[in-house]
Amino acid sequence: MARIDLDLAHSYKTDPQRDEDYALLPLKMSFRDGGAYALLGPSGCGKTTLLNIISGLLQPSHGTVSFGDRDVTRLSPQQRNIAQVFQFPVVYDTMTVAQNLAFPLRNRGVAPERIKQRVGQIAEMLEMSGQLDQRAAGLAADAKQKISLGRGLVREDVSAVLFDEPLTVIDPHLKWQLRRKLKQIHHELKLTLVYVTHDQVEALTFADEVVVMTRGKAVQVGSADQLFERPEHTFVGHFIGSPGMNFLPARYTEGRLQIGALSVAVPENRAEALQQAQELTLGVRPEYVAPAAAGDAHAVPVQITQAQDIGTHWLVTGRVGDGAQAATIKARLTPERPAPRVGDTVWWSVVGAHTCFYKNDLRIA
Ligand SMILES: Nc1ncnc2c1ncn2[C@@H]1O[C@H](COP(=O)(O)OP(=O)(O)OP(=O)(O)O)[C@@H](O)[C@H]1O
Repeated sequence: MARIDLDLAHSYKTDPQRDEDYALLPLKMSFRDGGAYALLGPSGCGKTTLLNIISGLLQPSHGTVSFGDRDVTRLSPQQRNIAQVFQFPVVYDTMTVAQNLAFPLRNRGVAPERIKQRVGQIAEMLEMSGQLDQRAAGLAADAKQKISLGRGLVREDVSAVLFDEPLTVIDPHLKWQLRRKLKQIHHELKLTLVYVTHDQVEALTFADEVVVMTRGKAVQVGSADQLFERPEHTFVGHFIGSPGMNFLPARYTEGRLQIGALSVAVPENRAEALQQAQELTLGVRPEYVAPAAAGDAHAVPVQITQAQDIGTHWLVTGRVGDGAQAATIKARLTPERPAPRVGDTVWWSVVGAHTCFYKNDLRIA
């Protein structure tokens, strides 16, 4: 295994001119030896391109890929010693489950005793011990995909195991189990894992660190907690969370924020960073919008436009400000008496310890 360092850009065009010509804009990133990473972002943001560049299926048009202190940019997946698991099962139907799992080891000339031991270990982790002697041909799609996962994980000597949306064919209940299982397997096997997904729940349950991507850019690499609490880019605030972060255009003047015609106070410890910015965007997660007393210095009046009871809490949508300056804001509120009513005007605090401030999409405070 090795630390993976990327310093590259990629365009599928022969003569890229503009940013839009790049599937990956210049990026510099490292994957720790033994870490579990997810590449997360919407369709077309460049996740698969990045994964294929790490594996060696694709060579970057610019820059380098290094494993430890070795430049592997021009090496194939075999030469890089990479294991891969794809969206759809890759298994030999005529072989048994055990033979399928053993295949990558037998190919490398591993001793039969060790193969038996390792296949047994992987099968147990994937809860397939009872199916070892069954032929793969008779198995359902999700059992076959479990074999693919097992084949990806069976070798101990790989530089990394790469997964490209591996749970697509798995039914929702088993998907939930397998996500947890993969995390547990990672702790036991200590392999470097890189996992592509567009599903934030999948990424956040599986990975120690998530690389959030949009339009060919990795905008933040962080733990679930960092991405939730301190999104470094407005895209992260918007993409992570359900619903995502609220954003309100604001202007900073003399210790106060003007949000449309409204004015709220800013704590002194945040003011210094905002002074330079003037025009900025306030970001606050629906979880941190809190009911406040009318006239509270950190709150704004909100007219409620929708209130959904979702069991453990209310998801309430409201409007801040009027006319062209009106903005939508959402809050997750714990069950209250009386219940929020559409049309009512309430005061919600939007400035607190969890509030973030952005200039040109980047966090400044
Ligand atoms: N072989 C190719 N030739 C030309 N353009 C490509 C090729 N593969 C991908 N692209 C383009 O590169 C960009 C990134 O694609 P990529 O498949 O890496 O994104 P992704 O995030 O993995 O998306 P998805 O989740 O839909 O697979 C997209 O604009 C896509 O159209």
